[in-house]
Amino acid sequence: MSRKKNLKGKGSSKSSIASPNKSSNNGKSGNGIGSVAPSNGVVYPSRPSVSSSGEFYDMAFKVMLVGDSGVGKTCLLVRFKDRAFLAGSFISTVGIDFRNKVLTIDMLKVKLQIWDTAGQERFRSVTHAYYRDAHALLLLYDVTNKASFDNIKAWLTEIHDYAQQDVVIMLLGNKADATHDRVVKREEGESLAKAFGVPFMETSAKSGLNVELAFTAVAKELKHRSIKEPDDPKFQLQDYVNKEMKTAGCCSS
Ligand SMILES: Nc1nc2c(ncn2[C@@H]2O[C@H](COP(=O)(O)OP(=O)(O)OP(=O)(O)O)[C@@H](O)[C@H]2O)c(=O)[nH]1
Ligand SMILES: [Mg+2]
Repeated sequence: MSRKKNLKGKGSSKSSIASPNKSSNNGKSGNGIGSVAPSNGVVYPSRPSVSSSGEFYDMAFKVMLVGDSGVGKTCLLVRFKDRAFLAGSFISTVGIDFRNKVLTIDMLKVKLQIWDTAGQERFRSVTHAYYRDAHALLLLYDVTNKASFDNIKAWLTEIHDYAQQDVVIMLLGNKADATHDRVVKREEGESLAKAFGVPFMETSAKSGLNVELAFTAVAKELKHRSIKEPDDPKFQLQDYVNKEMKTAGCCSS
């Protein structure tokens, strides 16, 4: 079994603007999520690769976090990657940045390269360049900010214009912990998601609510799309999420 070292990319420092085609593998095209991501994301299940942290993985996918400035994209990623919450003053992301995390999904190592984009309008043209390589998009709004919810339709139009047609999209209502400041009901998020045919759940980067689940669900969907055994039933992302989901107020992680 040959083993390849092909992905040395590590999340660049905050406020970096990475090149969409070179940052993931130091410019070398290869089996991973290189210059143009393979449409199904599979590296080669029989030939694991090794990530920058030294972890082997069987397949790799690009996931992008998008949504208005301040909805909690960076905090969601930090919660998922480091199990920590960035409390204190809000430092808006400049450009785009990424972090890698390897998950075990049904006995396979699935590497997610997670791109944290800047929500501010002035960086929109930078992020557009990254959409086409994304296998999945986590689209966030803030349940305490009605404008961020109202802007979801515009974000979906943007995704439609720039992303691959078969990109996996999941809508996340973040800051579900902030019960006193909430202005968007959970049901409103659910019906918007239903109207657009995308899976939905509420999350909290602060408490950790459903954060792991959001990324795991997307990784499972991508893995199922990549490796279809003839007898495998179709993976239903929303059903999986509904089964696993914890609702705000009930649990902390
Ligand atoms: N209560 C609460 N606050 C949160 C949560 N997630 C993020 N925040 C706060 O919201 C603010 C914005 O969070 P960021 O993660 O930086 O927002 P962002 O979407 O990355 O913003 P841009 O980088 O400008 O696009 C910060 O002050 C966070 O502490 C959450 O789940 N609950
Ligand atoms: Mg940010």
